[in-house]
Amino acid sequence: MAGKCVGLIPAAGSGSRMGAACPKQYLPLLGRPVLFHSVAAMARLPWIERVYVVLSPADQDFVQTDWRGLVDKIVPLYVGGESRAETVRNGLAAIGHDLTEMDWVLVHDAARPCLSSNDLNRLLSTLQDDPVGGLLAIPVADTIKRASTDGTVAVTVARDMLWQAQTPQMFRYGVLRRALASGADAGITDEASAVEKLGMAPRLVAAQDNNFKVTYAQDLLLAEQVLRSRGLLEE
Ligand SMILES: Nc1ccn([C@@H]2O[C@H](COP(=O)(O)OP(=O)(O)OP(=O)(O)O)[C@@H](O)[C@H]2O)c(=O)n1
Ligand SMILES: C[C@](O)(CO)[C@H](O)COP(=O)(O)O
Repeated sequence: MAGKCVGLIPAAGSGSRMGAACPKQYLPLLGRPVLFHSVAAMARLPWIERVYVVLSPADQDFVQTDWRGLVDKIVPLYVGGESRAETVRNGLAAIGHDLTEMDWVLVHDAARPCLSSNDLNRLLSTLQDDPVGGLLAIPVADTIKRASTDGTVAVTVARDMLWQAQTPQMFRYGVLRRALASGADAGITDEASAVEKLGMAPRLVAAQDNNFKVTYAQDLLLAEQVLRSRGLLEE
């Protein structure tokens, strides 16, 4: 496979929808921070050479975390921005000396701690020769409604061919830097949407295992159940 693979984890959010006293990536999950599980999901695979964790410049929790055996593979970057897109853009700029245009960057939310090795390995095997790259995603299973301002249904959205984007989102370093370079981040809520604006078509890779984003308080309980079901025990 041409080019090495690195992870880049945007971890500079405030977690406002979680409503916790600290950013949600540092909330405990089976005795470790949520961020630990998201980083470990990538760092434990031998084909991922390094995992860059993009933090808020004011982050003081990363250094307090016991990274165990992961510490040799992870690199903190205190260049997080006001938006997820800005955080990723800043992170990409900070690692340019390490990468070539053709190296693969897998951007993975700090808030997705349940990413499985199975899904990560399938993402790589599906995309490693792809001319564009792509992302883990799941086909929409529920009926989708668009709301009116008064809280009633405006319209039911046809769900055929609709997918929910997840992460990792895997693109060549050069493509991703160009896609985010403009800073015109309106409507850019994931890396794939920026790449699509270049006129490219990222490939959808169906996730087989639970890989939801921890956004609200109840999501933490579900994440704990998912990880326990995979044999992960409280540390
Ligand atoms: N300025 C930002 C905003 C978000 N993120 C990261 O992007 C991922 C997905 O974003 P989201 O779930 O929205 O996290 P928050 O922005 O922290 O949550 P909220 O929107 O509830 O404040 C998270 O890992 C978050 O840390 C980031 O690195 N920089
Ligand atoms: C990148 C993402 O997780 C794909 O679904 C999602 O767009 C992140 O959105 P958020 O509002 O930054 O959580």
